[in-house]
Amino acid sequence: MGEESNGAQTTAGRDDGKDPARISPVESIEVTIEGKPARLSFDDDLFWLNRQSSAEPARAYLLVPHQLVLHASFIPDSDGGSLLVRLLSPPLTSTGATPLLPFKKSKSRAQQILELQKSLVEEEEAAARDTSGSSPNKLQAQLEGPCTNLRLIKIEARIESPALAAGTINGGGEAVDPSFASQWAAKLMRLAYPHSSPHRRLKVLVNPVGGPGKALPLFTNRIRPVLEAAGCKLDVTITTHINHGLELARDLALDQYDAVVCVSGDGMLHEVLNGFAVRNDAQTALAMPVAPIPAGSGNAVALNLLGVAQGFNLALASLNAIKGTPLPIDVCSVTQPAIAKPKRSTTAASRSKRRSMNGVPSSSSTSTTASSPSSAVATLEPADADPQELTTAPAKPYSLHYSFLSQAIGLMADVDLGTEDMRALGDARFVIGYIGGVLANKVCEVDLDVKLGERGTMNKAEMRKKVLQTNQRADDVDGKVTAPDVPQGPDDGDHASLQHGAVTDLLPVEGEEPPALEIIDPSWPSRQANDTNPSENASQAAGPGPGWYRIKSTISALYAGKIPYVARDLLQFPFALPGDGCIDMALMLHGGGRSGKLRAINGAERGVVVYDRALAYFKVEAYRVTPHFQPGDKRLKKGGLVSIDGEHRPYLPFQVEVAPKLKFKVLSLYGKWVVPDVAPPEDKDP
Ligand SMILES: Nc1ncnc2c1ncn2[C@@H]1O[C@H](COP(=O)(O)OP(=O)(O)OP(=O)(O)O)[C@@H](O)[C@H]1O
Repeated sequence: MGEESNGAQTTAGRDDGKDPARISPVESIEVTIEGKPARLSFDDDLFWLNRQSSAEPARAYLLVPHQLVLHASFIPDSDGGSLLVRLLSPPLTSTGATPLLPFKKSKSRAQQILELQKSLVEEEEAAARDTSGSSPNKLQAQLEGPCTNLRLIKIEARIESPALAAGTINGGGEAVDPSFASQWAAKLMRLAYPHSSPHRRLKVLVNPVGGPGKALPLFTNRIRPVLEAAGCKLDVTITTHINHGLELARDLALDQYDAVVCVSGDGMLHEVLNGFAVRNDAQTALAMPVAPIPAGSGNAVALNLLGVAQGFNLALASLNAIKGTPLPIDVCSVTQPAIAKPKRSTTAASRSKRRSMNGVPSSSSTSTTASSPSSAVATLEPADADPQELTTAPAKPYSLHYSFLSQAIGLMADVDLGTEDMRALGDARFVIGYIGGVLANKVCEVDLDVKLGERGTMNKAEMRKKVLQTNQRADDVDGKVTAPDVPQGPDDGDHASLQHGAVTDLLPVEGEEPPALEIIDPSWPSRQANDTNPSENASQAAGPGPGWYRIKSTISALYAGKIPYVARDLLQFPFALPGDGCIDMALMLHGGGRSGKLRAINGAERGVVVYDRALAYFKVEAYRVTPHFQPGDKRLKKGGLVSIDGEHRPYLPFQVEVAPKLKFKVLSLYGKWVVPDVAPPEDKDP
């Protein structure tokens, strides 16, 4: 690699190691840091810092992909000027455990970077042993910010006038351009923000009681510094009560912000979605992207956006808020029969109360409830100041809420909502709750009607193929979000319209109930299907029609959702896609027995459970659940638990469909859910 001795240079630079014919031009600039010579350089993919005047990336002290550069600027003064670069960097470790990030462009060079960083550490350690020299960690200590893991690095370099005068940005021999340092910084900024504009105006919501209750110190010490280092303008609200997020989203001045950042768990995101969706300008409001920064208990959205290995990485989640692009996720409309407005609980002491619908736990009996979807229901009282009421459908016999994560009834709802009194045990409460549920081995007594429609399928090979294709498309455009599979419907002001009717409508079927449907995956070998469903017949294996069907299998749990990881160790919906217009459904079949349920723990984090015969996994456009028991029935855990996006809802029938006119936009660095491919086990490969 060629090199010049003057302050700035453009050289034919680094061989990328993959394509020998491709040489990236290196743009590098000579500086001093703490009075010592150094050089800052970038090429098409990477930015790096040398502590001598060499621009060799192999000798770089620090080297990161452009995506980790937050800010670059040059401030001239009478003696030259200051060049500021702020970035995030993985820590330099000698263990080889540097958490390299799955940015596409850096992937091909991942090993190279790792080796470079290792060699730098070795060099540093050798220098440390050399007692004659100055302290090797001095520069590092100066540069490090308050973030651990991915650390915030602030480079404050000086450019002295002679170097300025000597510099050329476009290669040797051209006219001296005194503003080359500004141009160098501007060019680095363009590379650092390929798909978005810098300096976002962010509305930040911090939930001080989410998860372990550490959101506020985490925000102050580890998140805010990163957002501010990137030059973002912050407007921060610490939420003070349940539904505060919903109120803020409902009243947000949309033109004053570029994104809403939730330093919280998934519950706050659910509130923001419902706050946007309740507005008259819901479609416009939902164009405002939302970025989760994980500070709750589950943080499933962050896990799916950043990948399970980096899902709780605060600096990376902050980076997503700074430069992610909006990924549209299907929104699900959930209707339930309206209930008489109960008295609100005035104590906020119990978490389950805090998170229940309208302040009343779902187990509370209401004066009247619908015993069947089509029966008359209680009068819905007019909405008062309670903003949660506003997400209902006033004057209609049903309430309407929006969901973008999951819905559950039976064992999985019991595990999620029924173990809140064990919160002190952390994640372990789910395992304890699950084992208890396995031992009890109860049937989830419901009628389940599904509509696969045009987009739904029972074919897992087809689902997997589509996920691979969709994710490949996202990788091909380097994470820039492309249009969803099912585009958003027109904004005709009626965004709350239901395509498949409400839970209180009769299903459009002949006779008393829809025709029966066996869940048969046509991509399974026939022996698997026959083992699971002895009543299988060939014609049904061809797939159901587009209408409503009733699932006759006895189930222990229904879990439906739009996101692959529902928790760090549970990849429940590996084939969920953000915008495919479908809801993924996983039915735990009672016939699988206790052993089937125990098998589900094995490999739950790898998603292979979807191939187990004790589970039925398929995609639908809409579904309806009608519990057989009344809310409060003693046979039900805590009187009956229904979970919508992890929140308590009344134990009443519910119907879910993909809302045709609404998409919830979450910021994403990768333009896809970051999920591993889940191939069938060998013996089940069709
Ligand atoms: N100051 C507050 N006091 C009481 N409740 C609050 C306050 N601020 C927000 N909330 C409520 O806390 C609920 C849960 O918050 P959040 O999602 O952040 O954490 P979590 O439930 O622990 O995490 P996850 O949903 O990922 O499991 C939200 O639904 C919100 O209504």
